Amino acid sequence: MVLAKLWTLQQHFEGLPKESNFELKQEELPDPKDGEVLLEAVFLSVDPYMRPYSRMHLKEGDTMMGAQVSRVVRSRNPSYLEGSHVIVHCGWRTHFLSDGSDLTPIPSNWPEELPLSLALGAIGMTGLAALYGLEEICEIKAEETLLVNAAAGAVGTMVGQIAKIKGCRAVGCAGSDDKVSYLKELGFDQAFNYKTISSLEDALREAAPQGYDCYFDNVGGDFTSTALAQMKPFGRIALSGSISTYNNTAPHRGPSIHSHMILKQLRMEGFLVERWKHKHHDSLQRLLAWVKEGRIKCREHITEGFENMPASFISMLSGGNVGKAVVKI
Ligand SMILES: NC(=O)C1=CN([C@@H]2O[C@H](COP(=O)(O)OP(=O)(O)OC[C@H]3O[C@@H](n4cnc5c(N)ncnc54)[C@H](OP(=O)(O)O)[C@@H]3O)[C@@H](O)[C@H]2O)C=CC1
Ligand SMILES: CCCCC/C=C\CC(=O)/C=C/C=C/C=C/[C@@H](O)CCCC(=O)O
Repeated sequence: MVLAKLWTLQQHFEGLPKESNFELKQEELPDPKDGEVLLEAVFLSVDPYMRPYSRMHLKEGDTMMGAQVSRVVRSRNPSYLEGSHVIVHCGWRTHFLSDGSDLTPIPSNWPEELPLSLALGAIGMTGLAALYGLEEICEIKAEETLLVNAAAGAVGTMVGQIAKIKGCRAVGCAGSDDKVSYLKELGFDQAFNYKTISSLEDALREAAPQGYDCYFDNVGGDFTSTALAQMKPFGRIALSGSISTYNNTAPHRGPSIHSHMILKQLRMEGFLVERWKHKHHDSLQRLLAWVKEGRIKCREHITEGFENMPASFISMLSGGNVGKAVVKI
């Protein structure tokens, strides 16, 4: 028997989530039966999608959703050895009993020196989102100019670095001067702090006077209305997320798109990373190779302690992270 801790959604979010929206509970788990494994959380992911998805998929009292890297602590399933690590989408909990059908092993060639937390970020869901948005939606080509917002975050840092690997010009914006310095360290050609500029239109034009071929949109809202005006004819826009709207308490108008979409003959398409599940294995190997070769740098924003899951989530939504936000147990 093991005592699992779990965070539940005590009350649906209104605006920016608060600590009082969550409740910490405990649950007794029995010993694993034949075919089952007992998992213990090592790293848990906090992601923006949890904000809109909780409203769509959870009832008050349900365990918060999310993925984690877990260690197999007891196994009665020959496919999973004790001491091995897996990815599991079992929510914000310290322990979980699985029959093995919902587990993804960490790639067998994972280098010992790489932290397993990267399997939630650069070599995991957020790295894949960056790769698919650029390749499948933007169909980005060498020498093109790319714009990405929320650029210093988990997806954005990967978008900019993959664009550079592909021989493109990368422009990124983020919400602090430290984040802008970091983007330059990563090799972004231009970066600016969207919170301190006087005109977004001018900043976008100065960063790329000829305009943008590709726009990887993590932010949505008014930013996107302004960015569309800076697209080149036949530009491509990958709608990854709209984090500027997730905490809205009233319906948001816009972005206003028709004139730019039509007159510049732009292509805009939303995507969810799971669309290319059949490519995940090969794509993760490509991301792993780039990280091993030092062509992609991975910064993580690690918060220690399961009790700090809500604080880490709220901080990430408020811009407190550089790179992937992860909680370490
Ligand atoms: N379509 C898909 O399959 C996937 C989509 N996503 C989307 O990608 C985006 C980035 O996710 P992820 O990289 O995990 O998160 P990040 O690591 O980028 O963290 C979120 C960041 O968003 C920025 N942000 C918060 N509020 C605003 C705002 N009002 N305006 C502009 N920026 C804001 C903050 O950075 P700053 O300091 O710069 O403001 C914050 O650090 C999200 O929209 C998410 O929903 C993610 C994964 C998969
Ligand atoms: C208000 C409009 C909503 C806009 C889009 C919202 C979110 C986009 C986004 O960030 C999507 C991310 C998808 C991630 C998928 C992850 C899966 O691997 C598992 C998710 C389920 C789980 O956590 O258990």
